[in-house]
Amino acid sequence: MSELNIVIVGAAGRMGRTLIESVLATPGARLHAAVDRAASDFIGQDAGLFIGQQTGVKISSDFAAALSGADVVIDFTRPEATLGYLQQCQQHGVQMIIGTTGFDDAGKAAIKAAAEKIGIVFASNFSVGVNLTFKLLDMAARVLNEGYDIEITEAHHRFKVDAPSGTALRMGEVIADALGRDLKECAVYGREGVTGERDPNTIGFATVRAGDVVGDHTVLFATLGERVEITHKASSRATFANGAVRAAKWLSAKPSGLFDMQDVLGLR
Ligand SMILES: NC(=O)C1=CN([C@@H]2O[C@H](COP(=O)(O)OP(=O)(O)OC[C@H]3O[C@@H](n4cnc5c(N)ncnc54)[C@H](OP(=O)(O)O)[C@@H]3O)[C@@H](O)[C@H]2O)C=CC1
Ligand SMILES: O=C(O)C1=N[C@H](C(=O)O)C[C@H](O)C1
Repeated sequence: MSELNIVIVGAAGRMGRTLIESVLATPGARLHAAVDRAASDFIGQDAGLFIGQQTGVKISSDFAAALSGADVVIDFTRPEATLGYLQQCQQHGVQMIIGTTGFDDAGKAAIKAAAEKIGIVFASNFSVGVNLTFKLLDMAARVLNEGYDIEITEAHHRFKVDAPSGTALRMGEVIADALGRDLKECAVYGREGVTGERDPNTIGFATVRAGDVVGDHTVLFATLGERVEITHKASSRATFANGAVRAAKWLSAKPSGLFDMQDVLGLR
């Protein structure tokens, strides 16, 4: 069977480096190209630089060239970058794995539209544990559906640029869906000053940014007399990267369509 030709964009980023390592370690996967923006200090360097390996693939800013002969692009960058790459992938019929977070509604709509032509797995979190946690949250929300205050707390490294995390927002959506609520109407993002008593219908979010925290999420369901906490802690970015490469292999069998990690893991 032929190998899956994978392009990593944002190749010199935290996730880009980890994805390159994961592709190199995955049987059936081949690092076809590594792309970053033209201004990157790493253009022209071997893509294995960060892990002390020679891959023979140089980091380039020529995305169009990278698409030639490619099967799938794995993108963990920024929304504006992803939407540019998306357009070109659509034109060239190359599939995408999108891990970037922080999209607005228009960005999400563009991804959905592109998936009519190409296969896309778009997920706020590619770890198996977080995707199991989504299922646990659905179950918890359905059982603790009255009288429980729901608060979502997330912590990430000091370099993260979007808040709350995509994962925290997805957790909020899963819970809101289970309760028949609309997250846009019931989310409260941080509190300050004289806020008054808690509105029982809200879902609260709190964000911590500190040091090198890879990614912690806790959902608290609290009532008078007890509380339930569901927590996931990532200790290595490899958990996201390995999930994304797994998704790329899974997607190769699909002609087009929009999927997430629940589909890849058979958790629907
Ligand atoms: N879904 C999931 O499982 C996970 C998602 N993420 C998400 O992935 C994204 C990347 O995270 P992380 O690797 O930590 O971020 P980094 O900042 O370390 O890496 C981002 C990469 O994208 C490049 N980039 C940024 N802006 C542009 C642009 N406009 N055009 C082209 N390239 C650009 C950066 O280049 P430069 O350095 O030159 O700016 C860098 O190489 C975030 O949205 C994060 O939330 C992260 C982990 C897991
Ligand atoms: O930026 C990160 O690092 C992460 N981002 C994702 C998110 O916003 O949910 C996933 C993970 O928690 C790491």
